[in-house]
Formats: sequence, C-alpha cells, structure tokens
Amino acid sequence: METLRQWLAPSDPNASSQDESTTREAPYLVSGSWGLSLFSHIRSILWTDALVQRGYEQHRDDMFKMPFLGSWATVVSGKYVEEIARAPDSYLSFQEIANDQLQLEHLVGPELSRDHIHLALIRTLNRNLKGVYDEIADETEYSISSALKKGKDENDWTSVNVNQWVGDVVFGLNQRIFVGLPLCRDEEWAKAGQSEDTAMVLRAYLLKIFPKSKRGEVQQYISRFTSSMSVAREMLTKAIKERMAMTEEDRPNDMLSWTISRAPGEEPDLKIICGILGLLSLVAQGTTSMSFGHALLYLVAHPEHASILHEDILQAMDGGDLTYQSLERMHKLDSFLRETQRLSTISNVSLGRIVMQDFTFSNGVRVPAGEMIQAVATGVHRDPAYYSDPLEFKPWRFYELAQAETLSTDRAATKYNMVGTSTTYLTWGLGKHACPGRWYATMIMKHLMAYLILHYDLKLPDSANGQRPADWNLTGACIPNTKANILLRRKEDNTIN
Ligand code: HEM
Repeated sequence: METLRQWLAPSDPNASSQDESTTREAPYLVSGSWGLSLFSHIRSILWTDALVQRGYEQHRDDMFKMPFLGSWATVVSGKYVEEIARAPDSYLSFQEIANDQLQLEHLVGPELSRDHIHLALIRTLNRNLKGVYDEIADETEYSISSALKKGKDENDWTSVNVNQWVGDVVFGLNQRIFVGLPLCRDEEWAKAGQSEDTAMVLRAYLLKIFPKSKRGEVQQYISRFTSSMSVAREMLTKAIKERMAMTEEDRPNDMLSWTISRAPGEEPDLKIICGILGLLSLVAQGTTSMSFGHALLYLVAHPEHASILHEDILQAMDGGDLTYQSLERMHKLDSFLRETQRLSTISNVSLGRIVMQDFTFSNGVRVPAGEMIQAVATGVHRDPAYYSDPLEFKPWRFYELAQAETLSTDRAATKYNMVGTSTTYLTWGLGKHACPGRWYATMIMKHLMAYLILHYDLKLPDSANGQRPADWNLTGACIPNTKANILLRRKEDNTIN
C-alpha cells in the first residue's frame, strides 16, 4: 500500500520552489495537494486524452502541469515544442524516458539502455530500404493469407478483428526483416514473439511500482513466470548460432545479421543480441500496427475514396509492378495515410523527456530535474488554427497543400509527405530524436495499403452501419477500436502485381 501511495503521489510538487525570483512553475491543471492528487493521478491514467485536451484549450501555445503515468509532467505547445526538440540531452533526455517507460536496464540489459546500439541498426535499415522492400513484397501475400486463416468465413468473405489481423500481418512483415526466413514463418515464434511484446510492456509497468533499488530482484523473480520469453529466447539463440557459424558474406541481409556484426566484443553476447532484436520488434510492432489499423478503418468507413486511391496506385505503377520507387510516386495514398495519423494520432503527447538538470523555458517556466516534459500532439492536430475543418477526415488535405505550395514556389513541397515532421505535426516527434524508423514504417504502410487495394475487396460489416468504429483512448494512447471487425475477400483478377 505504501509503495502504491508513493507511486501515485506527486514526487514533490513543491520541489521546484523558486530560488530565482525570475522563474516560475507551469500552472497546475489539477490540484497538486495530497488526496486530491491521488484522485488526479488515477483520473489522468484513465482519461489522459481529456486532461491533455483541457490543458491545451486553457493554455494553448503555453504550458501546464498535470499528472502523467504516475509522475508530474509539464505539457507544452507552440514555440516551446521547438525548445524541447533543441534542448541538449544533458538537460532533457529522451534516453532516460525510454529507459524509464520500458525499464530497459532490467528488461533488455544495461548495455543497450546505456549505448542504444539499436539506433545504428536503424540507420543500416534505412540505408538498405530498397533491398528490404523486396523482402517485404515477397512476404506480403503469405503474411496476409496466413493471418486470414484465423478469421471467420462469412459467405464469400472472411471476417477478422482489425487489431488482431493487422497485428499478425505487420508482425510477419517485420519479422521477415528482423530475423528472416525460416524463423519469421514459424508459428511458435510468432506466438512467443507477440506475447513477449505485450509481456514486456506489462513487466515495465509492474517494475515501475517498485523502488529503483528493488527492480533488479523483482525482474529476476517475474522472469521465472514468463514462459514466452524463454521460448522466444531459445528459438532466437538457435538462429543466432546458425548465423554466427556462417561467414559474414554468406549471412542473409537482415537485422539479425546486422546485429551480430555490430554487437560489441569479439564473441557477441547472445543476451545483448536477443535484447536488441526484442526492443526493435517492440518499438516497430505496436506503433506500425496501431497506425495501420487506424488507416484501414478509415478506408473501409470511406469507400468513396478507394477508387481514387486505386487510380493513384495504378498511375504510380505505370503499367509495371508494385515497387519501392512506385510507392514514392503514390502521392494521394501518402496524403491519405498522413491524414489518418493526424486524426487518430497513436499517442496524445509527443517528445517525452526526463529533465536531467533544472530546465528553464524562454517564458521563465522552470522544470526541476527528475520531472517529465511532454508536448501536446492530438490537440494540435485537431486545432482549427492549423487545420481547416480539423475534425473532418480529408484524405487529400496534404496532397492539396503540397500541390499548392509546389505551384507557388516552383519547388516540390516535401514537408507534407508522410514522413515530414513539424511543430504542428508531431506523429513522429520532432528534432534529433524524431522517429528514425519512420521511413521504414511508411514504406510498410504504403506497400500494405497499396497491395490490399489492388488484390482485396474490403468492407465494414453491415452491423457497423457505415460508421468507423470509434477509437479507444487509454493512458495517452489512441488505439483502433479493439472490437472492430472488417471483411476481406481476395479479388478474382490477380493479373496486377
Ligand atoms: C507508425 C509507426 C511509428 C510511429 C507513429 C512512431 C513514433 C515515434 C515517436 C513519436 C517517437 C519519439 C520522437 C521524439 O520524442 O521526438 C519515436 C521514436 C523512436 N522510434 Fe518510432 N514510430 C513508429 C515506428 C517505428 C519503427 C518501425 C521503428 C523501428 C524500426 C521505430 C523506432 C524508433 C526509435 C528507435 C525511436 C527513438 C529515437 C531516439 O532514441 O532518438 N519507430 N517513434
């Protein structure tokens, strides 16, 4: 009970009491006093989105303080977002918040939480995107059809739960790139890997309840009860040993081989390699499948846009196959997906940082070391000052903005592309820590959507009455409705690749 109290109570809302008369704290959105704050913390976990939105409406282009996942966070918008993005890591640390939220030191290992080797691997992934695309293209039909086997037959159609089906398909594609054939198609691997992703997030939540000094012991204890982890580790260890027995030139060109080559030490540590792949799988899986699940639900709820997308895709293919280069020419599909990410942003906030040394914003608000800073994302994405008819789904919004700017400036406007970041589009964060996996995630999403539109009929079940099932908001995340189903049917004309 005491631990729970410590976790839920503010670390010390008055800890930032000003020594310097020129600085101040951000205004509290809810009371910081004990009792009320316990209630506020519980409320903030259940209704983070509503609290962030209220704060944004009251303190737009400024900042406020609210309970956030068990701590206090100063939440900013406007020009202050750039101040976070520009701040040195020695003041505002992304690494620290990632370590804290995923408990990397305990769940993955101190080497990874300290050195972040995975970032170099994502750079390798980005350099190899064209080759990676060919693997993804080769895996797509297998991944889609094996996930469809878990669905329910309804006349000519197969009914699937969106979250589950998209999760399976994206997992299959990611694993082809991460661990390659044959492991990526192993059903036991898929089962263990997917439950390991969920287990890791739950373990991180659990560990955070305990004081830092006790987390190592607690992790040792709970790992005895997580069989998915040992199954996944065992299978991966076998694959690693097989790869290590090959010369570097003979190894397949995938994340597993890159990781073995980059892992520190003469004799790479299997635990570190497993940890890196586990972490990459975790960050790539939930984000991409949630985003794609949202996009798919917009597609089936707005069938009037499907033919325009179909035309855009065929035009980009120019009589040829679906290729990496053709994806880059699918401007309307790009705009469609960016609009789905604007309206159903998977996280209400972005640019989360832990303050390492007291940090003062240009308006004099000082945030003491140890506290958290976040930026409003969804509120900004739905602000009429930045987006006309912000609550309306306008799939060609970014396409039209890019066209207009290209015409007026005589230069191709790339800032509205799906991977573009700005203070008013925070899906990927901003600045030096903006998502390094966004080119890969965008490639997967564009390819999968184009492939589905070319080869499958898709629709909402009649029971949905043509309405997109409402998103679910929980602890700051925006999840595609977990009960939403869609129907799929392979098209008869399979002449187009
Ligand atoms: C649609 C899918 C995705 C979304 C919406 C997304 C979103 C984000 C966001 C908001 C951040 C924080 C940026 C900041 O604070 O400024 C981030 C960071 C990161 N993302 Fe993604 N992400 C996605 C997919 C991926 C994928 C596929 C990978 C790996 C292949 C990945 C790897 C990472 C990593 C490693 C970081 C930390 C960067 C750093 O330490 O500097 N993400 N992502």
